[in-house]
Amino acid sequence: MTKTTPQTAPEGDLTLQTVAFPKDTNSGGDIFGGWVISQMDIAAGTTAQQRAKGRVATVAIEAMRFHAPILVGDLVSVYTQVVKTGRTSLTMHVETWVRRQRTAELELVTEGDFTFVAIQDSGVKRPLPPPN
Ligand SMILES: CC(=O)SCCNC(=O)CCNC(=O)[C@H](O)C(C)(C)COP(=O)(O)OP(=O)(O)OC[C@H]1O[C@@H](n2cnc3c(N)ncnc32)[C@H](O)[C@@H]1OP(=O)(O)O
Repeated sequence: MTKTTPQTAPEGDLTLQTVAFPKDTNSGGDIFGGWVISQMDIAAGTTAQQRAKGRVATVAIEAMRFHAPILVGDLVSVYTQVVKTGRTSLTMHVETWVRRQRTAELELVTEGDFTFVAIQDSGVKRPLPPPN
């Protein structure tokens, strides 16, 4: 989902909140990109499991954008929104916003599209159940 105007407020449901700690930094002292993607995958996976009423597996991450760095101490909030459902898969737009520790400013820092497949206990794909 490419946007043409700057976004001023989060889109989707608040799914996960955490604080960035020094242990999450890379050797340069910035929050590690893999940590952020992990938080997004956890949040999106939670929403996907609810919609799929059971186990899911991440099959693709697309349109991943890193707009601004996350700083130690920032309050990190991940928002998820189902944008597409198929026979066995669902795609979610995921946004990460931070509340800056020093200024309390709210800022969009990352976004991406995460696709999950509903799977059986054996790991084989299964059809998505009807929505509630
Ligand atoms: C490698 C890792 O450890 S990553 C960590 C977590 N993820 C995993 O372990 C998942 C590893 N992958 C798998 O186990 C398998 O690929 C599965 C179970 C997810 C999918 O099984 P497959 O039989 O390969 O599925 P298939 O290719 O038919 O696609 C299933 C659905 O995913 C969709 N899909 C597959 N690849 C993509 C992709 N790159 N982008 C978007 N959607 C995709 C398909 O369109 C299909 O959707 P639909 O049924 O709604 O039409």
